Amino acid sequence: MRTIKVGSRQSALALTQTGYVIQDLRNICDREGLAFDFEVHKIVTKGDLILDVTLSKVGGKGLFVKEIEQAMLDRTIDMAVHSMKDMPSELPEGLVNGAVPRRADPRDALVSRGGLTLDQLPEGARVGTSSLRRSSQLKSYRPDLQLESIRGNIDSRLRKLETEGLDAIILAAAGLYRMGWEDRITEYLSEEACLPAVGQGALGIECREDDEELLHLLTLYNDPATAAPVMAERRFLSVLNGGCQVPIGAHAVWLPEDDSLNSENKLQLTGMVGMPDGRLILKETLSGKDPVRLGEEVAWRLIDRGAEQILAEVRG
Ligand SMILES: NCc1[nH]cc(CCC(=O)O)c1CC(=O)O
Repeated sequence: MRTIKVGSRQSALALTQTGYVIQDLRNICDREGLAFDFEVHKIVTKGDLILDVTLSKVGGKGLFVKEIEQAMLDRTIDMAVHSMKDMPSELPEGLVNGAVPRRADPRDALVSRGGLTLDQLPEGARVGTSSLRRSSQLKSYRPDLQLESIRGNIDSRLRKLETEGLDAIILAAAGLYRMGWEDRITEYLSEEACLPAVGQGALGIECREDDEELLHLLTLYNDPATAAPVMAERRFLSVLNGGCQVPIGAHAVWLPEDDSLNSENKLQLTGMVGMPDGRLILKETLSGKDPVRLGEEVAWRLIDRGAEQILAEVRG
């Protein structure tokens, strides 16, 4: 019996997600007669130590995964569960994404005081988020809103709704669901109001590329119906070079099959790039069968319309 060492950040969300994945993997092992056990190893990352600075100022998302990836390469741990949206587009040499399990709700959610919806918030209401993607789109939708930066894990952000006197905060619905806090959601934001982050709601399971036993198990856990749309979104992001925190969103879905003879399932991808103050939001939707090409085509359309100038300004 092999014990798989699963690295996890210490945040409540990371530990909860890791726990769900281990439970799913145990079920697969029972069903398939595979002899694996699992144990969790907690790892403190740089991102966890500097929760008071805006992410874009300290070097972006990679901060949460670097130490975990090093531990995998060092064989201190064997695998790690990431939120797809925190996973950098390029994995280090020697590591692979072994599975993308079935996606949870990809939408952003409004958590407001008094149960008001986005449209019902009073003139000039203070809304907390530190994601440029969310603030850019909300500013565009409701220019009167005052977007305020809040960082921290979802538990501390929910507390800040009370302690900082905010009217509302925006969080990923998936995180609230996984924590069992979905009753805090006042409204699911439509894609028109707020297109989600690339990969939002999906998880990725990273392991060493030479760990064949584990990769075999992870193949059984992979959900191709999730992996393809997430691939399209991530290809879109990497063409736009969206590694660091920039106002970029994307969401891909499967279109219902049509009745034509040579019908194959098609994906539909919407991508957006916005100015941080919301004055300009570029959005494109295309459909296609190949997720990689689809991601590239939506990105190129936005580049034709000036996406790179917007992003250069944000990064500059
Ligand atoms: N950036 C942090 C983060 N990474 C993943 C989730 C939620 C779960 C998910 O999107 O899969 C969150 C919290 C949030 O944005 O509200």
